[in-house]
Amino acid sequence: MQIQPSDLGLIARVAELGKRYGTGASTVTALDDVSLGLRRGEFTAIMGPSGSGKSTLMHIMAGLDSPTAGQVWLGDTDITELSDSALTVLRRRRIGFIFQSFNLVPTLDVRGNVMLPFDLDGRRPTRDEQAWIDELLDTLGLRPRIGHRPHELSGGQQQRVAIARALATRPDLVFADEPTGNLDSRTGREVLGLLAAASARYGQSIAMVTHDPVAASHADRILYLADGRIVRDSGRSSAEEISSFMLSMEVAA
Ligand SMILES: Nc1ncnc2c1ncn2[C@@H]1O[C@H](COP(=O)(O)OP(=O)(O)OP(=O)(O)O)[C@@H](O)[C@H]1O
Repeated sequence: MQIQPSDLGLIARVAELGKRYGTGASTVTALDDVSLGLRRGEFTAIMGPSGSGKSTLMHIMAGLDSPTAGQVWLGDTDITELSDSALTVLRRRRIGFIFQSFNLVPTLDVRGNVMLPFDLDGRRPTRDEQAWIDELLDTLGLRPRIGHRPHELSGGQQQRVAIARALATRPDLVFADEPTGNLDSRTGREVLGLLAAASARYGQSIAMVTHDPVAASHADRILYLADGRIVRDSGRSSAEEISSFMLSMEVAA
């Protein structure tokens, strides 16, 4: 796929991306000539066997790691050309993160954790942003827990706080890394429903790395990686269809 920087409707894109670790005989090719665009407002799942390059791709697209070849854009910004400090500001303002381990600050209560992106940016939410945060806290059922710290919350509640924090600044793109990995299946389904709703109702662009076919079945689009390459790009699929494709990849490997 040939992607031009002027492509409209793409929230992020990479072109001819490569990532190698190490040198000489011990070189590992984690990504090999990957070109893709993430569409605005879409919920995209990134799947593939262990070691296929999913985390590497997500970290590079989020500006947390640098490629050894190719280019990465967030909107119209080529992030491979940014300084570390410019990248930090861009990440803070335009990208949200949801991790398997929640990554909440243990000493802050729910409100403090959700407001963290604003505090780190040295500003207070505008009236419009505050209304959005209030809506998030209500929708996610966090209002009764607003003064509680993470250790006083269940895993599902902690993940909802992480989702509220990731969405609070209305980032261009939210990256979710196995966001249901530490949750029981019912709570996991709730969290996936919330992510799908954030994309369908509010036009939030989301990229989620997962091993779980059930998790990926909530996404609008599924990208499959194998050996550092995109091997399939499909629309919404059932968990059974996703499982059988994953199985065929393992058999082929
Ligand atoms: N810092 C590193 N140094 C050397 N090799 C690395 C490093 N990080 C990742 N790799 C290698 O790059 C390849 C891709 O790793 P990556 O973590 O992106 O895969 P993944 O699909 O996310 O795997 P998993 O599903 O197990 O998390 C693997 O072969 C891995 O061993």
